[in-house]
Amino acid sequence: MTQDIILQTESLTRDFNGFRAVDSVSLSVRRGHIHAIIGPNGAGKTTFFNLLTNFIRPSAGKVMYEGVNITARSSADIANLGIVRSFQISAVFPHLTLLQNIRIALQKRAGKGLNFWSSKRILNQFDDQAMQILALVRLESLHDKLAVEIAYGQKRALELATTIALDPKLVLLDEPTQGMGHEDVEHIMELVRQVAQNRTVVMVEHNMKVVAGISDQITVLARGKELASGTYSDVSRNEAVIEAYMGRKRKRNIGTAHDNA
Ligand SMILES: Nc1ncnc2c1ncn2[C@@H]1O[C@H](COP(=O)(O)OP(=O)(O)OP(=O)(O)O)[C@@H](O)[C@H]1O
Repeated sequence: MTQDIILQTESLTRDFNGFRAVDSVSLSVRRGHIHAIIGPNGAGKTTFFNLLTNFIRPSAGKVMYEGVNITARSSADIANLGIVRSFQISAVFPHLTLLQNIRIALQKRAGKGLNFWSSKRILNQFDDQAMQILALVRLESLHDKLAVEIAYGQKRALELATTIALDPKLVLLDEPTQGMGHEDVEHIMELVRQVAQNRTVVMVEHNMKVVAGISDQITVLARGKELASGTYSDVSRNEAVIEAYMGRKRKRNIGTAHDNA
């Protein structure tokens, strides 16, 4: 493995009762890249993502992170190695304030664990830094609101802020713009770019505008297999990719600015 590759899968495979949902996928993610996993419905994207963090076990194949085989590691172990998965396993506590949420993530990163009973003095040490992170995601003015009280798009921004506070090396994002209106999509794109500064992001995303706008590298899955990898301009012109998306051969892009693939 070269130094440049932070995450690699080797012939990663997952069967469900004889049905091969992920079929021998060998993928390399370069350090510092935003790497998108796309593909038509049922292509195996979510299953592949779940295999990366051992959320589900592979039937065959390996996941290598920083040259270390993490295939059978526990989720806690994987998190300790610097991989954070946003959204699906949410790090947000709904009945704590935004500030408290970020403070807990900072506390966790500082190695103090999730101790709700820490003294006020200790917790306050993290306040300035937490406010800076909230400002970064434009939630500063809502710092004393409970997470449960804020709007959906704001919650997603809070989740990304929590991820920034944990300062992982590799961030896995599961459909960061899912269910969002146009304005929130723009904001989340900007935030994903921010999250990706000095770190690597792997994301599953359906919105082609987002994929085209922020990905350095794209892997297209179809029927569990890797169909193509490359830049947006590479994969959007790939005949096999067009066929997988359109269901037949047509000279057309895989998506336009407003399409959800
Ligand atoms: N737990 C499971 N048991 C049986 N089959 C499953 C299971 N999970 C996924 N599958 C099947 O594996 C295939 C891939 O599913 P997966 O959810 O990974 O695709 P996807 O690309 O994420 O799809 P979508 O874009 O619709 O979310 C599908 O045919 C699905 O029905």
